Amino acid sequence: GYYGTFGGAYIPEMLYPNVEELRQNYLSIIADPSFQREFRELLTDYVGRPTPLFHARRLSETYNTTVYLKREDLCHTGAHKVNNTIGQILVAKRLGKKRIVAETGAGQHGVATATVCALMGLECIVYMGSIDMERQKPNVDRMRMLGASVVPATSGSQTLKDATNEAMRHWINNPVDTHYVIGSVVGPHPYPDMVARFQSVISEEVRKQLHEKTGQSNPNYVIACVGGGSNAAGAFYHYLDQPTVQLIAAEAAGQGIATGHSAATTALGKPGILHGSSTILMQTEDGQVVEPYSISAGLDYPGIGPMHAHLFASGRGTFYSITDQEALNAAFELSRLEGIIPALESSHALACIPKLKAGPDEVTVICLSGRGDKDLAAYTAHLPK
Ligand SMILES: Cc1ncc(COP(=O)(O)O)c(/C=N/[C@H](C(=O)O)[C@@H](O)C(C)C)c1O
Repeated sequence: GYYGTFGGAYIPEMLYPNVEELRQNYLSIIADPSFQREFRELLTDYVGRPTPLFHARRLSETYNTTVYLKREDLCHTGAHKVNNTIGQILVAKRLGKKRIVAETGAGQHGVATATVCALMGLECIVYMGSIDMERQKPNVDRMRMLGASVVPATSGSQTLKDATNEAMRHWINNPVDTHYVIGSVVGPHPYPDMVARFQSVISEEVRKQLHEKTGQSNPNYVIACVGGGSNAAGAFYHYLDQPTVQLIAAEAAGQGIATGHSAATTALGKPGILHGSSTILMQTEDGQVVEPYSISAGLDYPGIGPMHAHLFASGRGTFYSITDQEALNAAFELSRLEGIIPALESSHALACIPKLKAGPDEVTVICLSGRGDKDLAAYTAHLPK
């Protein structure tokens, strides 16, 4: 499970049996035709796939280029996260697991986990930083409505990395009947590969839809925001081997990369180990994880998936750092140009359009990872005069 020098499984000995069981079985389970049938049927009839590839005409005119939006915000639960939770929980069921534990920051992954657990009749425990529980309260309410128990992570900075630590601790203490559903392309192998495979339905659809609309399967650019990197992994997956397609990743600069309040991992980070994977992360001189900041809980993560660390190190990907204000401006712009309210996370991808300066005959696909309902408090607090 390597992406260049990144990836691997640097896990505590007590986690080894669980991760090894997953590593030994995930590929054969996913390849099983009956798994694929069940997975694809749920994506179609439950998630509502394929999601539209929408030609954003007014946005395109504004920037004198062609922009398509991949509408993952229209997935059931309001974000791409459910593509992964359906896949992982189907795998967990085949491994005989009865309980699901997860971590969440923006709460979208938590909702997507609670949703599929309700659908499949599994117990669901979601760890969430108490700070994130405040700023993404609508999603906490939804998880509880769906029958999940939401456990506040009170250690450390009480945000996502602490929720991840506490979810891993739960898994270590309940190894046999529990599966830990990681919400992004992070963590020890096989998680980054497994999550990327489930999210790859995004670019599988984009290739077909773009061909139907334009005669070309390849755009000039694909843009996606990167917290851990799962919606980006999905949007990039079937273009990784197409060198003419430029892969653009939007990270959260927060208040600015020089302010000490940022989550721009590739700009501020260095290689190290985070949550069981060799990757790039924001760390102090003695290797302690630096507290990140972003207005968006989904990008407020001190690391990045090993796949993206490799895309950065190899130059295959281009990384932009987008500030809170740039993301807010992009959210207002999309809402007023196209009548679509994007999640704060997705707004970081939208904010790359003015920086990219794509040409009039060029085509850009932007992965709109989620809808903005959960962010209305932040949006209304910053409404343009
Ligand atoms: C609407 C939306 N868009 C993008 C992201 C960033 O996650 P990735 O796609 O895995 O980089 C997120 C991340 N949400 C996670 C969550 O809901 O728990 C996040 O906070 C963590 C799993 C990283 C999101 O909610």
